[in-house]
Amino acid sequence: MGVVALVPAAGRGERLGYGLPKALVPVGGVPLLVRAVRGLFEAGRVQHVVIAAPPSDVDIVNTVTAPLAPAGGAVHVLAGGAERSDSVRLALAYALREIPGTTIVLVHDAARAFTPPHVVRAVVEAVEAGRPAVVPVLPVTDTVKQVDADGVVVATPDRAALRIVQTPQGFDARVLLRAHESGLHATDDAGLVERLGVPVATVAGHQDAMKITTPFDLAVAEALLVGGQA
Ligand SMILES: Nc1ccn([C@@H]2O[C@H](COP(=O)(O)OP(=O)(O)OP(=O)(O)O)[C@@H](O)[C@H]2O)c(=O)n1
Ligand SMILES: C[C@](O)(CO)[C@H](O)COP(=O)(O)O
Repeated sequence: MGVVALVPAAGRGERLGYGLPKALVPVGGVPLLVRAVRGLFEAGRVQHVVIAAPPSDVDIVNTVTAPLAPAGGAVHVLAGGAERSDSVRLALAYALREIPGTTIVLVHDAARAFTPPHVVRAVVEAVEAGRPAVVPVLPVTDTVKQVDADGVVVATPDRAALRIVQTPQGFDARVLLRAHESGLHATDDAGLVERLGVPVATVAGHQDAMKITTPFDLAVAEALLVGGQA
């Protein structure tokens, strides 16, 4: 079956504040986006990757990612949109139009650059087994509070029923298309699929798939790399 990975990478990285689009920020000398795309191909289940790049950086993204594709595969780069959901929508439309046989789609943040290949495989295998939508998750280890507009606690949800959600998220391509046809925004793609009433399954995520958002996250990634754990 044709597995295509969409990589939203068009964010500015405002919270990181590095002075470069986040996808191009190096960790151990290698841009986050290069690490993320390399991890997808290393899983051995993805032939094509479609990257939504910062509009001003399409050429440089092309240059640094094109050599990563395996024989018979390719990296495709296009300009991303204003919001993450827009970038995914543009990449999905490209894949369905230009890559014949696209039946399973992964959506993977460039910012989750250290996701282990076995997590990618677990997501693909669950979709292949018939799940229309699959997300990798971790248990919540902190106690979580719900607060009102004044910051006053109104509830303490049972954390046993909560999960932290990562990427890649995997979908039957037709389901993801229907979800994105709404034109709505959500913080993740599964959130749009849930609104269709389609069940979203979970598989085990991994701590290394952390999203690099802040300078602290970047420092953690550098430290893990030096320590040989990433
Ligand atoms: N218009 C956008 C915004 C985000 N993304 C991508 O979506 C992923 C998750 O977004 P996030 O980590 O929040 O990245 P940024 O939007 O760059 O972060 P910030 O909000 O700090 O600017 C990233 O790989 C980012 O590049 C995207 O493709 N298009
Ligand atoms: C898709 C995601 O990485 C799942 O955890 C996350 O929701 C992206 O959120 P962001 O606000 O765009 O960083």
